[in-house]
Amino acid sequence: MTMDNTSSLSRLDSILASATAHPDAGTAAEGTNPVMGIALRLGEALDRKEISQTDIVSLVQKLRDEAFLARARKLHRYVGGATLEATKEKLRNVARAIAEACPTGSFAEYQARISAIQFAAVFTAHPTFALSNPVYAALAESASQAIPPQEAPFFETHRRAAPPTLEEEFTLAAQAITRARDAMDLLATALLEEAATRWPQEWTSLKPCPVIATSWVGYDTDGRTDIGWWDTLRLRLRMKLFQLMRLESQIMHEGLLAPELTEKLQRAIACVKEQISAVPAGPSDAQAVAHFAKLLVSQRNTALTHAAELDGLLKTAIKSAPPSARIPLAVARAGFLAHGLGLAHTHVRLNASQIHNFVRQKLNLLDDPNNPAHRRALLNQINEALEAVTPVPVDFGALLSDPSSAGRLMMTIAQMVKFIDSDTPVRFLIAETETGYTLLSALWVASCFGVADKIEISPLFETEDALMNGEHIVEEALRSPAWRAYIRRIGRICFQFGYSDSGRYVGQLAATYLIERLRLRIHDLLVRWDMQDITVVFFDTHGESIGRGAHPFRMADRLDYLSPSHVRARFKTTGIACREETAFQGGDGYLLFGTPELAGATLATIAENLFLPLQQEEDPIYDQPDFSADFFSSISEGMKKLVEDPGYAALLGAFGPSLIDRTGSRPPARQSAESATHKRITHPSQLRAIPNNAILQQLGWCANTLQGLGAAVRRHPETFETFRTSSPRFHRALDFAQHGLTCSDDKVLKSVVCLLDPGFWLDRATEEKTPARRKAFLSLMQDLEKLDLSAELLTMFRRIQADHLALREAWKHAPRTEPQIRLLHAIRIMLIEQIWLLACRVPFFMPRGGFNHDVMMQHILCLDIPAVLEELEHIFPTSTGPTNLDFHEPRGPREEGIYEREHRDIFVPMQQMFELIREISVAIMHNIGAFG
Ligand SMILES: C=C(OP(=O)(O)O)C(=O)O
Repeated sequence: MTMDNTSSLSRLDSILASATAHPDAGTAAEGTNPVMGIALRLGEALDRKEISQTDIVSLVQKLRDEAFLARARKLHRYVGGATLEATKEKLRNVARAIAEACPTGSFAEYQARISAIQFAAVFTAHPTFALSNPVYAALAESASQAIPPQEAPFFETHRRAAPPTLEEEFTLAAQAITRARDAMDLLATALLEEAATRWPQEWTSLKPCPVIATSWVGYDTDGRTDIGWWDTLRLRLRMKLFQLMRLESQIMHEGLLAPELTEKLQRAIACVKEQISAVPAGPSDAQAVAHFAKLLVSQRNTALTHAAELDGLLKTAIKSAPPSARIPLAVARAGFLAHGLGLAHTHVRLNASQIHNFVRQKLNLLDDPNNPAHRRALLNQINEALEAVTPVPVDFGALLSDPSSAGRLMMTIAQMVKFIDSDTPVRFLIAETETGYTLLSALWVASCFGVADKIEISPLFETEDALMNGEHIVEEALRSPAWRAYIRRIGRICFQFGYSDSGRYVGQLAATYLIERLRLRIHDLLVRWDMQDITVVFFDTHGESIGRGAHPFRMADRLDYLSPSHVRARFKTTGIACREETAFQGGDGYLLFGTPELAGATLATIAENLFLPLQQEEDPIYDQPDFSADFFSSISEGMKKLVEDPGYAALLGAFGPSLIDRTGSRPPARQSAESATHKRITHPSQLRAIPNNAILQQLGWCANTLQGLGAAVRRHPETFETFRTSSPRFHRALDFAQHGLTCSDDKVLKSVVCLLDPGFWLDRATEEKTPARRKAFLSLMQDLEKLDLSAELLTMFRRIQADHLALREAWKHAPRTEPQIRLLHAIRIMLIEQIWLLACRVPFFMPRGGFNHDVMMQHILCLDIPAVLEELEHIFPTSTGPTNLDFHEPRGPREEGIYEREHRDIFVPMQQMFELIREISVAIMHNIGAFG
């Protein structure tokens, strides 16, 4: 009997209420686990039809929408409120403070302070595009209101219909970058207005550019093989087009008559449009490539390759403009010159192994660079090669014929430099750098293709080895005269730190410590090598969330966290200039630039961080380096042991990957021969950091933020408590754990482990009165035995639980999971149970291809539901073909509605429950504030 709507809702309420009132009550199968308790009671009520699937859907939507609203409020607070007036006021204060801090109040000092790039906002397409575009837009809109709304806009689902393509990611990035550029213009306006009142004669010569935008969308090819050089060039040309069009519209907006400037711009725009439409679709059509080459070469001058070519005309335009248009034009000029011929600067990336492969081939260097025993010989050889290298010409024919990723990427840069923008340096990031040999090899490749002085080679330190030994890597490179000469010529030395990868191997808190230590060691190295006149660029790639390195509570804290005042002070003492770069990653990161209000507020926070005097320079944590070293190495030890624990890979690889949608065009595993052959992961390194962390969040345990903390705290309970309250640096790091604990729940993790434990199903079978259900429980038990994860999972759980207990013992008021997060997990556990029970009702079928009952159950236990349903659709078809045709005989009975019952009672509900499982994932993401 189906109950009416009111009584089913009150039944639902009473289950939820009893779960809260008696959190520890339960049957033997439930144990004392309230999460499992709610899940089982909900499941029973659903079975008895006391509640309906529609009730569950409504409950999930309600919880999801509440989480959406909370996320909008958090975003609003994160940037410190979001009104344009407040932003402008903050920026005016920043400009005034800069002018007042110039010791003799001279124009030259002011100019010097605002003319160097000090910060870059780097827009990356990390796959965190978890929400549909309208939901992201609604979130940003809600967060931008002076008072965020009380009611969430209704969307049937918050999920995307499909993962974004590279093209869509590029569009979203370009929109976010445009808003970032508008916000940078607000900063430039404030700086120029301040200067105009103080130095009315001189201000027009200023080109303020303390903050710039950079992008790697379309240019990051680390671990992915789907981006061709033609894609990179097409997207880079589009960035050029946006930049030219931006300048054109800024000039038009001021109603300026500058015919020569406008004409030059319009001719360049027309050329670039033509070039974009001629970009080949791939390498196979050599004629198309040759045609594209012809356009690039013949239109090189008209399409412009130096932004500075327009500077003379821009200056004249500013001078002859009416007073009200002069500042807006000066702002447009500053933004244009700072960014060169692109809406944003360009970062490309590839993996260290790709550089090694290229050099091994070309120079016949056969030793393994990762083997320290071969290192010295290899370093000598590459240094000799660097002395002898002479550039070869690059044309599209060479690009077409090169089979190596490194060769193609370097030649693509050579073409960018020749035909798109000859002045703006291109950052060349090398993932997983673990030796100085990699840097010298990259320099050799760049020299070979004639672009050494146009690129900024940067190691990415992200592996444990690199974090521990980073300074040796840098020193190996600095010992090379060719490397030192290169650094001096370009005037910069660049580093990238990957917070997400570092954090998942050594723990997020320990990674922070190791990265800070490495920054200080790099400083000391530069002093030792007498390179204080070189600008250091530190680029932090970090996700938006707790487990990937962006501070969870405030933008201002995020900047202090990434660039600690202690390190800044050290650089200031020796006069080494330091530029910070920070990633805004994928859908989640673009939210901070999701509306003009949010972009303005984000930018104002960056400007305040750069220019307002540091509030607090003293921090007691630095007086006890032994404590820090020991505390963070305990965390790192704990996390490393967990990473090597087979139960951890089992946890990540069981049904975790099925809980999340694919959230970007980048594959969830680094593309390589090895990743192609493994079905279920056997080590976390087979996943990339974002899915790794997203799965942990969905399983209710942010291990990469929490593991090892208990052991560390147990070793230093008193010092921990002292620094927790007295050290801003330590406190900021603990904020990650604080947030991690509000969305981690050992009872949820235990429920997941239980679900995968055959013993749990045996217990349930023992208690069960109904024969059909008992049979289903027993059959699930047998299928789980075959999956064979349970013993390892239980060991891993004990490791996590023991560490967690130690943490709770020492940190009495450590936060606990929010009840609504726990409830979402409980509903999902119930849905998983229901799906598994439905699977037990699939009738016998003959194997089809390799798909038989056993295979089906293994897939279902891993929640690979879409693939299973696709197979079952073939095995149990619903229609049998064109039955209304005339077959020239008396009509026989038609098997209509064949397998309808299976579809109605098993497959359709299974599909709906699976969709709901993923909707819950979005609701959990809203609660956490990010994906991954
Ligand atoms: C650099 C990183 O990201 P990824 O390598 O996943 O792009 C990181 O943050 O670790």
